[in-house]
This record gives sequence, structure tokens and C-alpha cells, in this order.
Amino acid sequence: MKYISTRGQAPELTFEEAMLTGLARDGGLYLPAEIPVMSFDDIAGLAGLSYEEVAFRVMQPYIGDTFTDAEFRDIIARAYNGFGHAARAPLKQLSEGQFLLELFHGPTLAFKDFAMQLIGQLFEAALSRRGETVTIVGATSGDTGSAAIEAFRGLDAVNVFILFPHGRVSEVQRRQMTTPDDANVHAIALDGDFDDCQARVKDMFNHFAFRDEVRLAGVNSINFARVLAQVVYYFTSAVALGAPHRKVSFTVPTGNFGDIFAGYLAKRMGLPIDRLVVATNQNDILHRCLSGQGYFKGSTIPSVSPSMDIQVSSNFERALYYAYGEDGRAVSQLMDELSSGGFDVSQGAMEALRESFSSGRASEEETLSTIASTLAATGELLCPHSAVGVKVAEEALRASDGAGTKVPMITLATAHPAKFPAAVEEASGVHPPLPSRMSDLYEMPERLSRVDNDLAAIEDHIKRHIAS
Ligand SMILES: Cc1ncc(COP(=O)(O)O)c(C=O)c1O
Ligand SMILES: N[C@@H](CCOP(=O)(O)O)C(=O)O
Repeated sequence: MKYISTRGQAPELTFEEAMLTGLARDGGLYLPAEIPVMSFDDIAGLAGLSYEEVAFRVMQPYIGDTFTDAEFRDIIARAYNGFGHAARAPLKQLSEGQFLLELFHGPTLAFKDFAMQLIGQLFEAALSRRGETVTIVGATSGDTGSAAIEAFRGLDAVNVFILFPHGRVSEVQRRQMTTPDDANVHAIALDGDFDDCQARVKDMFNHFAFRDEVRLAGVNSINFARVLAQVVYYFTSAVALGAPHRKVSFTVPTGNFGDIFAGYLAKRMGLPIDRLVVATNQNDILHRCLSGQGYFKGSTIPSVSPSMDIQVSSNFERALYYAYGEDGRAVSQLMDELSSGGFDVSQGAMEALRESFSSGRASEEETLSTIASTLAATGELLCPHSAVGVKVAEEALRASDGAGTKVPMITLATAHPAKFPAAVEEASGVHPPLPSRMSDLYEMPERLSRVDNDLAAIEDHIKRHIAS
């Protein structure tokens, strides 16, 4: 399997090269040259298998001969061994036709663990085989950073630097990043928002002298391996509800578009997905775009679902690549226009996007009231991000009932409520406790650096702190 850039001007790479490379050298994002397809029987055969076996069957065609089957199975087993639920991603019924996919049973209590625990193992195996070391620099609005630090802490071949927006992540998220005392992990608080953090990471990838000097690698969803690992739970959940014999829809709390893009890949692989519903908070650039208003950046407004406080949605570029008929030049031009504010999506591309995606938005009040109403109706305590999803899913279900369709809707519950105790308690009156294994999180000393939102200052900081 070869990997190509969304902007069409970077060398084609193998899976392993794309995983270790991060951003393509033309500024684009890597994608498989062809999306593997699973037959009806292949998908039917997933019923009743363990999460790990489904993960192997879904991902193996993408990784080709990077690892032997035995090595890859072993990597997958180690990745999910530390999850706190035997099903890894349990599915719960909220009401008739409405389901919740709990993706927060990993070590840092967010869906990011599904991919990060896997790529921690993949990086370790690939780097030790090559005898190489890398410097991972990541941007986070809270969850990617904690998951990355957890997955890579203590590894000799990797130094990790995570940029997070100062004062804009929850206390639990911050502490998950600042309390690990391993010498190879570094939390950096940046003055700015998540979009600034992500822009600086991409700047570093586009600064080839720095990139090559530190052997830069990325674990944001820039990295295709991150997205790939997230494809798996679309299969396990859809099959649990009767796919491929029956269609399902998904509503996905969305910020950087990585998770829902994984759903798009699952659909292209043959999973019978009816709708992929993008659920945004008040930072609703994607909802506005899918409603036909173009893709124009506004300023990011802090919300009760801070991990989704994103305006420049990195993986939307991957969706645009397919919507524009795999035309790298067109994508390149759109991304140039985005740097000066935004762009209108062509009519053809809008039609292509709408074949798979629809969207909705939840205000702050709607998010909080959904936490309270879901608790009252079902006993499920949602995190604010998952609440954005459930609110938008309810609307989508009402609309589809009107159209007479009876396709079950699965909403992705992307984080544990205990990561956002203040908002959850405000909404429901219930203080969600952290799992007992994390009960000392508030007592442990923190270690972080404040760095200006300035490329040269960040690069200098990283070079000075790379553990020898
Ligand atoms: C808890 C939570 N929910 C939803 C999202 C949005 O996911 P994505 O950025 O893949 O759209 C994020 C951040 O990525 C998150 O941390
Ligand atoms: N919400 C994310 C933002 C980064 O997204 P990624 O999927 O590209 O890593 C976070 O929690 O950091």
C-alpha cells in the first residue's frame, strides 16, 4: 500500500514511512492511494470477534507487510491490554434507535487512547527495528496531549513535546500532561488557542532545517495511523447492531475532523453507514460549511467542550481531497485561500460532501441541558463533548423519523465526564469522580513551561530540552 499527499506534490511513502513522517513535505496530509474494501461476507464475519481481532482485520490491509501478522497481532494486544473495559468500546442503548459508543475506557479517559496506545506500540517497534530516534511535537486542546504523553512516556527512542493553549484545557487534562515525571515528555503552555498550537506544529514541519535536525514526527491526526486506528470502532459498533445486514448512522462530536473522517473511511471500506453527522459546539465552522456558507475562519470562543474549540479543522482537508475528485492542486489552492481567511466550496464538492455528511450544532445551554436530560432519562452521565453529540443526534433522529427511515443512530461518547467535572457538575449537580487509579492526580507536582506563541522561541525551547 502506498500513501499519497492530499496536495499531490510530496513523495509517495509506505505505511511505516508515512507514520514516521507526519505532515507531507508539500504541507498536505497522507492518505492511502486506494481505500481497501471489505466484502459483505468479510464484514459479516466480524460478528462476535474480540475488539482486537476486528482491529487486526480492519487495519491489516493498510499496513501491508510493515509487520508480520504475528507482530501486528501482538502490537494490537499490547495496545488495548490496559483498557478498563473488556469490550474496549462498549455500546449502550439510550432510547429506541439511539445508542452511545463509550470510547473513554482507555488510560487517559478519552477516545484518543484507541489510536495513541496503538501508535505508541507501532512507533516503538518501527524505531527499534530502524535504530532511530524521533522528536514528536503535538498540538492539543486537551486530550491528544494527555494520550500522547501516556503512550510515549519513558520510551528511549522518543522525545515528546506537547503544545496546549494556556488556560483553555480542563484541570484534569492539564494535570494528565504536567504530572508525568519522565524525562522524555514535556508539556508546553502556549499563549493562544488550539489553532495557534496546531499552526505552530505545522510550521515546524514546514521548516525543513528544524524538521530534519530534530527528526520531527507527529502524533496528531496529521498522522494517518491515528485516523486508521479510529476506523475500527465504527466496525465493532455497527456490526453489533446488525451490519452489514442493516444500515447504521453515526453522530460524532467534531473538532479536527479526525474521528468522523475515520467513519468516512469505514463507509468507503464497505460498512453500510447511512449518515455521518458532524456535531459541533459554538465553534461551528464545519456546521456552517456543511450548511453551504463556505469555510471561513472566525475567532475561537472558549466553550464547556474545550477539546472541540477548533476553527481550522485539519482533517477536513482529507475530506475535501475526495470531494474535489482527488485533485491535489485544487486542495492546495483551497489551503492557500484558507491562510488568508477561508474559501467557498464548489457546488460539486458540496454535493459530494453531503452524500456522506450532515451536521448540527449545540449551543452552550443545549450542551448543559443535554447532560441533565440524558442523566434523568437514561442514567448515563455524559461529558460535554458527548453531550454535543447526543443533542445533535436527537435532532438528526427526529428529522429522519419524519422521512420514515428507521436507521439506528450511534453517538460517539468521546471522553469520560470526570475529565470535565466543573461543567458536568454545573449541568447535573453530580460531581463525576476520577477512577481510583487516578485518585492522586490533584496531589502530584506539575511540570510545564510557558512559551511565547512564536515559532523561533518554540523551536529553541525544543532543541534545548531534547533529552540526550
Ligand atoms: C473529547 C473530545 N471529543 C471530540 C473531539 C473532536 O474530535 P476530532 O478532533 O477528531 O474531530 C476531541 C478532540 O479531538 C475530543 O478531545
Ligand atoms: N481535540 C484534540 C485536538 C487535536 O486533534 P488531533 O486529533 O489532530 O490530535 C485534542 O484533544 O487535543
